[in-house]
Amino acid sequence: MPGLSVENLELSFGGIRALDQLSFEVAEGSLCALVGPNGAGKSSVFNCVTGLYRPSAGRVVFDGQDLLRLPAHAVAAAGVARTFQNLALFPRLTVLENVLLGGHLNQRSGPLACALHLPRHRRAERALRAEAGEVLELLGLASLADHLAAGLPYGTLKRVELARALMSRPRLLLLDEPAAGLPHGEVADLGDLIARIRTELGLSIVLVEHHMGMVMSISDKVVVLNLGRRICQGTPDEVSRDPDVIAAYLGEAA
Ligand SMILES: Nc1ncnc2c1ncn2[C@@H]1O[C@H](COP(=O)(O)OP(=O)(O)OP(=O)(O)O)[C@@H](O)[C@H]1O
Repeated sequence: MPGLSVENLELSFGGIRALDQLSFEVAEGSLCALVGPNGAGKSSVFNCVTGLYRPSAGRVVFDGQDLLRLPAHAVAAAGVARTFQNLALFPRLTVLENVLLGGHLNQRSGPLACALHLPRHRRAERALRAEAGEVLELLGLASLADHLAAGLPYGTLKRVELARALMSRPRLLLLDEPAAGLPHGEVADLGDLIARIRTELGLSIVLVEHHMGMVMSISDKVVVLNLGRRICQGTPDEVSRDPDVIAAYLGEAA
């Protein structure tokens, strides 16, 4: 059974067909890359999966559940987390505080327990902080826990955002151009980190990324989109040998 099954998605904006009968599957515990030129529909897929966009047709099945039937907040509770193309961190909060925001403290102990600082809430807060400590450790950020996000190098902030996404204990992680804006020398390290997280946490990952070197080195499967349609899919090896893909989309990295 696939971890994620995107089935015949249709999405239009006025006359623009952002997604056109789009289908693909992501095996549980695997890393699938979505690639294609600007405007191909990659972010639209993420926005449909997370409930920000409502496609006019199709299904997005995760763990046997159609995510399109859930409100956006319930998608996160179903085990799906994402990062955004542009950093969405709070610069005046510390690394730890930013990461804690990805947890669900209030959900675990209830708003009343939170407001009254009941023991149940304090226990939940301790557990959450312990969890944040583990995530920071995993991402090599433990020594920066009390550092303000403001002023940290861009590559570090990308890892903080990843850490925050992991705090919701997702089983499916959607990464939207995690390497965008990174200095060239840091791209391979980020790729290694993503691959390690996938293995250590047993996550399914969908990666949208223009850095084809990273895509080809860490993906189990690559789905190539153009104009909202799937034009090719396969292992990195298969996709990189597809003449149309080489000519049109992979260019310099092939
Ligand atoms: N909110 C929106 N309103 C209008 N058109 C949109 C909206 N979101 C996406 N589109 C259009 O849908 C198409 C697919 O866009 P999308 O952002 O999904 O592509 P993409 O592959 O993620 O591109 P990029 O690599 O540039 O991020 C484009 O033609 C885009 O202009």
